[in-house]
Amino acid sequence: MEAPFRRSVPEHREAIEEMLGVALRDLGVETIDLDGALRRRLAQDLVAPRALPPWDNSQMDGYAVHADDLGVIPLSVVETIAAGQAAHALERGTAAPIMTGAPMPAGANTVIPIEAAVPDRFPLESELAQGFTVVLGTGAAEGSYVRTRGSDIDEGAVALEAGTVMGPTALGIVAGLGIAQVQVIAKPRVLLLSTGDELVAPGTELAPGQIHDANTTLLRTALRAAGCQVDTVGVLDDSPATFTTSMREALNAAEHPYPLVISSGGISKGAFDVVKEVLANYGVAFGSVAMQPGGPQGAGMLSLPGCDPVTFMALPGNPVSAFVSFEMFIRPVLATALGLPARTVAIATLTEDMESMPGKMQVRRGTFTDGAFTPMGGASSHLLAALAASNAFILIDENTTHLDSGTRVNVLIIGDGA
Ligand SMILES: Nc1nc2c(c(=O)[nH]1)N[C@H]1C(S)=C(S)[C@@H](COP(=O)(O)OP(=O)(O)OC[C@H]3O[C@@H](n4cnc5c(N)ncnc54)[C@H](O)[C@@H]3O)O[C@H]1N2
Ligand code: MOO
Repeated sequence: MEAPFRRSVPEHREAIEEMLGVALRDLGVETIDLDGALRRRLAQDLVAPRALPPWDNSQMDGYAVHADDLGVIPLSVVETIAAGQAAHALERGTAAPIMTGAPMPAGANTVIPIEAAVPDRFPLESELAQGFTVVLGTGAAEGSYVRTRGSDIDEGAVALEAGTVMGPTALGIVAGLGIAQVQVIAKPRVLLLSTGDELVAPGTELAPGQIHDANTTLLRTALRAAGCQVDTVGVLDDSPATFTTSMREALNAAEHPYPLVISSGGISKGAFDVVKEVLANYGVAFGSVAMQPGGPQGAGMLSLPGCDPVTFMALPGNPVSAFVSFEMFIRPVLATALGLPARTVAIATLTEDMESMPGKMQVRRGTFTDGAFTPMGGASSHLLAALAASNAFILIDENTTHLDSGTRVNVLIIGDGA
């Protein structure tokens, strides 16, 4: 069993970055439909299998014509080319009504919009049958209103580079290229568990002394929003023997070892702190980080007898402590590994005085609006409602015990936690 660690926030961050960096290094690749590919990271360069547009086509509803035929002499109007049709070659001295997106006929190199034609309307079927002419003037340059093959992207060009995290616009080009499935970095599969005999699932009536398990939902959704696939086992028993058996079953139920297991609760100095009591014997180090909330922490490579070794993060049980720990130590590493945008920092003016304890970085929650930061709730780590009403953190360093209202501070924008 390792001696308890005592770390500053940067020291713990570095230790976790290193540990999770290794755990998230080789996530593998999966092939998925575009429908499920939003925010996924491309595993390899996406090469255009065809040019886009695949053929020259019209940018306007108008007449397809050869530029040398433009002028004052009436041109015979031939069969209309609609979008979705293959075009017949155009003879010199004629013009073909063409619709936006329809393929340019061979022999034509210019489109004159209908508004510039004389007459400025398309012929009726009957007029076309009798012979219809149009004057297209001389104003247009050769190639006007023609979208040439490959003018968007050439066949064989890299449309999206490996590592791109795909949003709607990236997925739009993939679909436009006719590709239905993409190879993406697999989501890390995280096992999440809560501990505490006082906990019951939401939707269950409370017996005396019980509370509802908030952390499973809070951390599961935060992990999902950060690009993980999450398996949960709910609340594990506080007795060491049952906890150990349940842990073993949960670890061995997975087809492949989890790259990461996260627990909340059971790691401080109580008489029933089962996570620490059991897992300290099998490779997980416990200690304290000079941070509030989120002081108690555990982390390490868990080698439970009978199970494959797994990277384990033991977070404190108070819901705000668990979430702050996730934001400070886990999400930044996931963001790097999975290409998520990192949390942004904004400069804000404090709307009220704040006090902070010496020797610890305090992470207080609050709202950032119109350049101002207003603390929500106090420092206590059970204040879930104030967390839910907040959209930002202020990080007060360990040497600062007081901040005046009006001070310019940096705040970390967390949004709604997603
Ligand atoms: N004597 C000391 N006591 C405590 C210390 C300390 O240094 N000395 N540290 C305190 C701090 S700070 C924290 S944070 C907590 C961390 O405790 P644990 O990680 O062992 O968590 P628990 O004791 O299991 O639970 C703490 C608190 O949170 C509630 N909880 C736990 N899990 C959930 C959940 N899934 N959903 C909702 N609420 C949860 C639990 O009921 C407790 O109220 O220790 C302090 N004590
Ligand atoms: O450090 Mo604990 O995480 O305050 O509540």
